Amino acid sequence: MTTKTPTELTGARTDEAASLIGDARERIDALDDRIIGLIQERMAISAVIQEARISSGGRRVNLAREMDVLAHYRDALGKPGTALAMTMLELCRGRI
Ligand SMILES: C=C(O[C@@H]1C=C(C(=O)O)C=C[C@H]1O)C(=O)O
Repeated sequence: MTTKTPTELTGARTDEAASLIGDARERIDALDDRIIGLIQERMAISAVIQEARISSGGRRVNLAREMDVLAHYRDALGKPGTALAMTMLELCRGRI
């Protein structure tokens, strides 16, 4: 097994930059773990809402509410925010 150097791992050309990138990547990995946990929490809450609506005789999907969610993300993050929200909604209620 070959061990990669910090430069190979990060693409940096100096040890200083490689160290900074390594530290910042650890923070990104920790943030990604939290984001994934939050998405899983959102999926669980969304499922409770959908089950309650379906049990009451309604439909799984509520497009008016989804438009509000999409607008929220677009207002905060711009056009890519819409794409992100669409993916998140698909995770929460499946494909429509
Ligand atoms: C969770 C709900 O049900 C569905 C899932 C949504 C979501 O995950 O945000 C939004 C609208 C519905 O299609 C809801 O109506 O609030």
